[in-house]
Amino acid sequence: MRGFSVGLGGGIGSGKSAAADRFAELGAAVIDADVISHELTGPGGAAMPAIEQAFGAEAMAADGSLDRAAMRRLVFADASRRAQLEAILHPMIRAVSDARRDAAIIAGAPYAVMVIPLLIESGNHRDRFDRIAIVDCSEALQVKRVMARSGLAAAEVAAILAAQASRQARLAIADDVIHNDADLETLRTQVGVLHAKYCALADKMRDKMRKSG
Ligand SMILES: CC(C)(COP(=O)(O)OP(=O)(O)OC[C@H]1O[C@@H](n2cnc3c(N)ncnc32)[C@H](O)[C@@H]1O)[C@@H](O)C(=O)NCCC(=O)NCCS
Ligand SMILES: Nc1ncnc2c1ncn2[C@@H]1O[C@H](COP(=O)(O)OP(=O)(O)OP(=O)(O)O)[C@@H](O)[C@H]1O
Repeated sequence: MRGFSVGLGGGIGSGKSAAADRFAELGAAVIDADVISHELTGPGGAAMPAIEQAFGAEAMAADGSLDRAAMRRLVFADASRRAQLEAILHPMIRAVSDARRDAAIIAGAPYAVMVIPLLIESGNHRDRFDRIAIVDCSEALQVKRVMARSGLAAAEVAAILAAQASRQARLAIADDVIHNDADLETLRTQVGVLHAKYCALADKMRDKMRKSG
């Protein structure tokens, strides 16, 4: 079971969650890799035994969840430690995302939007998605939004940006671009236009599947 799937990418703070919220309001099934990542690393999360084994007690908060601030400092300063964390988490995130997408389509969702912060970095995106949408804004705005949202220092946000694909690389793989340099209403309007387009494409795909038996 697969169903029409949209990969929704964009750099940190670009507005993926804001766009995803609007897709969800309009009726799309939204599956967010960051949300799944947080579930896997919460208290008793399925990834925690492997993370504790690889990173030791310093990676653990008192309640058994991931010490996110400590891990952030570690992995955005050291690419090999980041690769080690990603090697544990990414296959698990991928398995849970795909299972949720399938469940949503079986339950009757018109199509699925998979929010993937590291869409390019994780590779084989063309095989996984029927359509790739990228939320785009200037890096200056990304930094400003993340600092306002999370209280991170500019240098911390810069370290995360440096670990991500460039704006140009993301735009180069986009079928659709959601421009998020203006206000939230402008973002929501663009999502509305895309929703209509994706519903039509998903209908076409279902027709084709029915005809081919
Ligand atoms: C390092 C961690 C603990 C920091 O936690 P924190 O609560 O500060 O951030 P959170 O998980 O909410 O992620 C916020 C944003 O940071 C960026 N980011 C996170 N991990 C990475 C990464 N490995 N490489 C580049 N950017 C990343 C993304 O834009 C993401 O949307 C956490 O990001 C993590 O576990 N990362 C590894 C898993 C991963 O790759 N997640 C992102 C894709 S699902
Ligand atoms: N057009 C906009 N105008 C004003 N604020 C915005 C706009 N778009 C997003 N924001 C705000 O900027 C912050 C980052 O947006 P959002 O969380 O949607 O980004 P994201 O791409 O999901 O980030 P991350 O990669 O960190 O998960 C949020 O606080 C959000 O409310």
